[in-house]
Amino acid sequence: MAYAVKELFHTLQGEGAQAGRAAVFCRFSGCNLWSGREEDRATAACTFCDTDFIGMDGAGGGRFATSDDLADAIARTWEGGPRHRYVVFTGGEPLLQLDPALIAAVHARGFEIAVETNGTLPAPAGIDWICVSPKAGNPIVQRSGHELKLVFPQAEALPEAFAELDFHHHWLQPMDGPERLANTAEAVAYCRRDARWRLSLQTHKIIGIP
Ligand SMILES: C[S@@+](CC[C@H](N)C(=O)[O-])C[C@H]1O[C@@H](n2cnc3c(N)ncnc32)[C@H](O)[C@@H]1O
Ligand SMILES: Nc1nc2[nH]cc(C(=O)O)c2c(=O)[nH]1
Ligand code: SF4
Ligand SMILES: [Mg+2]
Repeated sequence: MAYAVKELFHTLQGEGAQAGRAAVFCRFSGCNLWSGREEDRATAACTFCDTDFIGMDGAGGGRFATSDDLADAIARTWEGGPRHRYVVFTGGEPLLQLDPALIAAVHARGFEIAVETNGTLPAPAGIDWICVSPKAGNPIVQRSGHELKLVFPQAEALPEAFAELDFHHHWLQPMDGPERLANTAEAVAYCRRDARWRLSLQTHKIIGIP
């Protein structure tokens, strides 16, 4: 199968339990919850997205004809030396495209594999780190994993609904946008009164890296 990739870049994971870790980000094009066009945002199934995932025109982006082609490009993008290789598949919604062939090809090049998903599609076997970030009104199909990262607040997605799902870590990540400061204060207050939840900051935005 061919893969449509918006961009490939080497940075530090900014969010969640792996924050600070060097990683190649493979951002796939397209999402099942929003077209990515601003004129559709208000009526989309996910309305607060902070990401441009349309097309294949970003750095390192393009259409890759085979899993080996994309895995080779990911390996060329890695700048972190021979060990602890790490790739984060994101998007857009990566589970529209991440398949067993690509998982095998990237593993064969020595990478641990992480995924950032909205949880509406089942994850294929073999992913080493699954982060599910639920979106209000969209049923969660992928109900287990390593971390659950809830963008907060979402009126129709209260933390109580997710706190007991089968994840090792539960994060509240303040919604970025015009209300970011107020959302951060609210997330802090929530984590103070319910210790099942921890605060996830988007540290890459704070320090100005991709
Ligand atoms: C752009 S999404 C792509 C992966 C996948 N579609 C998803 O939603 O999880 C990557 C991460 O950014 C989070 N995110 C998106 N918009 C955000 C915002 N405005 N503020 C904080 N986090 C946001 C998502 O919830 C997700 O955890
Ligand atoms: N540094 C950095 N960390 C991230 N963690 C999740 C991201 C995403 O957009 O999926 C992201 C991102 O875009 N950049
Ligand atoms: S599901 Fe993820 S990629 Fe899709 S619109 Fe929402 S935050 Fe953006
Ligand atoms: Mg991002």
